[in-house]
Amino acid sequence: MPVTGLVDALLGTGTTGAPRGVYASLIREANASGLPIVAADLPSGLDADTGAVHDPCIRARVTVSLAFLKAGLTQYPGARAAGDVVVRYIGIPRTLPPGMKPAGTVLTEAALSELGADPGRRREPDGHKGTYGHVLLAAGSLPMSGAGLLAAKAALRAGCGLATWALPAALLPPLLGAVPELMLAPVADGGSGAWNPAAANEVLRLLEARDVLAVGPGLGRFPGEGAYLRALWEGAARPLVVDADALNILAASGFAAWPRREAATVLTPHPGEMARLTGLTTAEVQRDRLGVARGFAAEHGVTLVLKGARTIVAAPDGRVFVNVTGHPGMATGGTGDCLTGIIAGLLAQGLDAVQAAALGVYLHGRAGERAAALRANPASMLTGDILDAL
Ligand SMILES: NC(=O)C1=CN([C@@H]2O[C@H](COP(=O)(O)OP(=O)(O)OC[C@H]3O[C@@H](n4cnc5c(N)ncnc54)[C@H](OP(=O)(O)O)[C@@H]3O)[C@@H](O)[C@H]2O)[C@@H](O)CC1
Ligand SMILES: Nc1ncnc2c1ncn2[C@@H]1O[C@H](COP(=O)(O)OP(=O)(O)O)[C@@H](O)[C@H]1O
Repeated sequence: MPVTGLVDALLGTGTTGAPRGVYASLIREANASGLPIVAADLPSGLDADTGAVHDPCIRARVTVSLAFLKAGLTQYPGARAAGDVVVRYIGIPRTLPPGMKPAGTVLTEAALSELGADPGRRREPDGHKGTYGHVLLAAGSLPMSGAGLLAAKAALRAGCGLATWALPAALLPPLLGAVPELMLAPVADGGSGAWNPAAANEVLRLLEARDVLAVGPGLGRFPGEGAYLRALWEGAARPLVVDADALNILAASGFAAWPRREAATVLTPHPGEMARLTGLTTAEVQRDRLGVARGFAAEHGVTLVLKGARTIVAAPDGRVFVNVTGHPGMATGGTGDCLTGIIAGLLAQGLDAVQAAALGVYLHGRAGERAAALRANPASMLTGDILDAL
């Protein structure tokens, strides 16, 4: 009878380092056979914790993860080596022994509901715009006003009642009416279209009558940027979302030098920004995304959103969530700015930092999937398509 497929059950979660000897030969032979491979628990050669792929590593068509989803199957490049992943129970108790914590929770609708973040975003029948909070965004600068616009529009699409965008005054004229639902608060910029440290006082004054502050998209770098951000970081008694250039400003003076904030703080770095925050290289961040995110959030008492395919949300208390929604078409300018607005919009509605970050990355990814499906080719997707799909 001809052989039509292979089952890989060579190596499991307990192995360390690259497969050696006869294991390495068998893995190479299996891959070279061209036959579809079903991996039991995880492909041999894959690091179960990080998703790192050793040489050699089984390239599976399907992986049947036993009892629990192994973290390494959710992260690239491991996710690619695993193929389609299913979890099957084989009699192992579904509850972890005391003292053992899951490496991460996949953000399904059920997991979000359990977290208290309603993926249906139901509205109260008697709700009004005041019920759903007011976002203040400090973002944009002359070459990057689009980043601010995308973030502000995303906050509204996330369902906050009102959104105000504080922006350098020179940006105002061309933006008037761009998003009529949005309020614009020009701050003095001496006609430069850039931010300056004194503008922080104006942002803080605006924040008194608003529920959450998001800072960073398209902010640019400018003289006195450290003093500007420090004033917001220390002065904002409301939840704060920090993204893009504001993360680079945090990193510039060493993140350890920034005091802990009392109010909730969500940082949303992509791997390049995470590298700047931690002093690691981008490759080092990517090699152990779960570990790096978990360690940083716990050490600094922030909610950390480490973006990229399979975004991770790490809570200050050690919990880690993995988002599996999204589409490669989202690899286009402005999609991160859009996520910042979504998370801020959810915070304004009263979700806590972890709920807002978890639901935010989930909805952002779902919208990306829908936007991709609507285009003739997902490579043509723009961030505006994601906003329209929210
Ligand atoms: N329309 C507008 O106004 C727009 C304005 N924008 C604004 O531009 C400002 C600068 O922000 P930015 O993110 O473009 O620059 P930057 O921080 O140097 O990061 C780039 C480097 O990071 C890395 N990297 C990123 N992702 C990675 C991944 N998944 N996996 C691995 N690596 C990854 C990667 O590094 P590499 O691999 O090349 O070493 C990449 O080259 C900011 O204010 C933003 O809001 C943009 O939003 C666009 C639309
Ligand atoms: N291949 C992918 N699969 C899923 N999501 C992706 C993919 N590539 C990018 N994204 C998402 O798109 C967003 C990109 O954010 P970022 O790099 O900050 O972009 P920008 O700075 O242009 O706004 C992140 O939320 C990221 O998770």
